[in-house]
Amino acid sequence: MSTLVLDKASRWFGNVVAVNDVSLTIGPGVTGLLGPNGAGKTTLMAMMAGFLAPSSGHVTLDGRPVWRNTDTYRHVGLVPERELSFGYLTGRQFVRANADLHGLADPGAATERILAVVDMVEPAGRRLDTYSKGMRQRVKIAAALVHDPSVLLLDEPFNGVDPRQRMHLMDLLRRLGDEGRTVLFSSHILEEVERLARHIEVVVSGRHAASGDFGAIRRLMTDRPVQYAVRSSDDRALAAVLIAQPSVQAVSLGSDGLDVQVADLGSFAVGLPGWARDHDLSVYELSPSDESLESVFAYLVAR
Ligand SMILES: Nc1ncnc2c1ncn2[C@@H]1O[C@H](COP(=O)(O)OP(=O)(O)OP(=O)(O)O)[C@@H](O)[C@H]1O
Repeated sequence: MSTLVLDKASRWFGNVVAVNDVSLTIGPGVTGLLGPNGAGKTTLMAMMAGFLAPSSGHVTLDGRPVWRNTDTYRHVGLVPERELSFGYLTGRQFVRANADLHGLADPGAATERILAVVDMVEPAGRRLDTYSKGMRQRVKIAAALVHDPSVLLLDEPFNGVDPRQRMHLMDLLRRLGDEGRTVLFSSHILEEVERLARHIEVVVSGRHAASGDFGAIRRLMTDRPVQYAVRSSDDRALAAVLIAQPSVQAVSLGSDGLDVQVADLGSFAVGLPGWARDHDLSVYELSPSDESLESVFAYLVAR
């Protein structure tokens, strides 16, 4: 069982601050690292894996610094987002090369064992450039696990993977977490993280924005002010009804409907049909007008 701790860790590249004063603890089980593109997820993982020095602060694994500590590589496996560039190797040769690099006592046996774990024994004799995206991900995971590390870090492992293979990969990560490994995967998709992670860490613009189980993160994201576009049988009459609701902060009447600013997304969406019905009005359309993940994250950061 292993625990990774970041203590006020920052990393900058010239003027760009990729990771800004982040403190968090990642323990056994599956944790999701959620954040929009450019949030600093890759940089965080590279620091956790001992591939990048923090510019300030500390990253430790079970109390020992990971940077400049070769022991780290025995305990951590990293599955990078970038594609495999050795398409001419077979899956087996690729995993075996990693087993050899780790200097394992019996690299052949370790290779076969881990190919079975990721369910890639049968296609292991084929070249990597003939694999589907999901198969390439599984081989990358096998390569990262061949030395049996207690920590597995995966950068956007589900990107571009079809839904069936995604389920397969999720099962695999769940199993690895249940075995007591510390599994951290990054994603910019809340639903993906919710389905798999017991615990979620949210990063935005290099900062640690939130932390908790998916219920807590989901609540943070729904209990926030949002803008809705509403079209109804009588927009002016509906505007008068809505402005009387405590959860509605502002209503403006435009040529193609209402723009409604609400204090909390959950109660407005639940209440609207009833309020309209009570006044013999029909709602034709209700759509959030700023539902981008970036706006959700911006709210989390500004809290
Ligand atoms: N080697 C580098 N040199 C300069 N800037 C960098 C470097 N690596 C990362 N950055 C910058 O740091 C910020 C965070 O990048 P990072 O790749 O860690 O984010 P991310 O959350 O993984 O995003 P993505 O999902 O798009 O990869 C970005 O602004 C990026 O441009």
